[in-house]
Amino acid sequence: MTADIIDGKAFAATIRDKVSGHVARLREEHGITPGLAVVLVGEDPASQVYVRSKGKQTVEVGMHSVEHKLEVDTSEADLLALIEQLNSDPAVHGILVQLPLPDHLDSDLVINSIDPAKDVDGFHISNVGLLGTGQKSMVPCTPLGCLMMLRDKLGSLSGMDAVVLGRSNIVGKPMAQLLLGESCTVTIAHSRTKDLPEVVRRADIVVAAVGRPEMVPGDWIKPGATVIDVGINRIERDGKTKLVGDVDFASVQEVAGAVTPVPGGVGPMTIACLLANTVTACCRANGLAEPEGLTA
Ligand SMILES: Nc1nc(=O)c2c([nH]1)NC[C@@H]1CN(c3ccc(C(=O)N[C@@H](CCC(=O)O)C(=O)O)cc3)C=[N+]21
Repeated sequence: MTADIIDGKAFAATIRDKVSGHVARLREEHGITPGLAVVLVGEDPASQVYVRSKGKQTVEVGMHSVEHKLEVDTSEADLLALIEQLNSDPAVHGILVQLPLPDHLDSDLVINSIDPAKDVDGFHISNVGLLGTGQKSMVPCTPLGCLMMLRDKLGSLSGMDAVVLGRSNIVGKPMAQLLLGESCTVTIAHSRTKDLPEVVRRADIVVAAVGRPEMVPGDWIKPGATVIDVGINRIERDGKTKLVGDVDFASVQEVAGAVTPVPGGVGPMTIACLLANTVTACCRANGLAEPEGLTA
């Protein structure tokens, strides 16, 4: 069996088209332009690349884009003051503080100072609690993108066995909550899990988010399972840098029913969902109906 490849890049383009449509409608019918503010502290080269592509795509779908680039030694007070200013800016509907932050800044404190209604990353404790209790919230972009791809591929996920590899606050935990919300039987596995291969072999759905290059081989995968690879690992191979996921694509592809590639899988969906969340936040802020096809 050769797995279907789930084309996240193409899927992300369809999400952006929907976002563009909603943005145009908001402007024409209500005179509103959704706005996204991205805050970057320091000059991490990888972060700069992501922030640039977020800004570019924000403008491409017709939204208002604000970028704040702060010095690496910015004080916590200055960062909190900027967030306060963005919280009260009516032209800004979404705020994203690029992570990780430099060590001298308390990222929990910073994230929790964002207005939960503008927290398009879905990392504020209020949004975490709302998601965990099945209430309307802002849903973290990467898990939301994974869920959209799973639903598109499988239809109903009800009753399926799902294994989430990784227990981070940004991917593993919210992903598990979303899958539970779809009535999957969910296992969260991690570095201390016993008999990891056996646990993964039970899964109809595997979401790999551990950050270890090519850790999951094909013989851990149940034949026909759907595999979502969240990993983005830069490695050296044959003297070149290469981007690989957390699954060994070559061997997994021989066993799985469907698998996402890296690059071109979860990554582009993450950015598309950030734009989607910004439109959602804008609609909610203005008491308008939820945008169709863009929420969990
Ligand atoms: N507050 C916050 N929210 C984030 O969502 C966030 C963050 N901080 N910090 C950094 C990570 C990383 N991240 C990526 C998004 C898209 C790609 C992406 O589109 N990747 C391309 C490849 C890009 C390349 O070639 O390097 C792909 O997978 O096809 C990757 C990584 C969002 N992050």
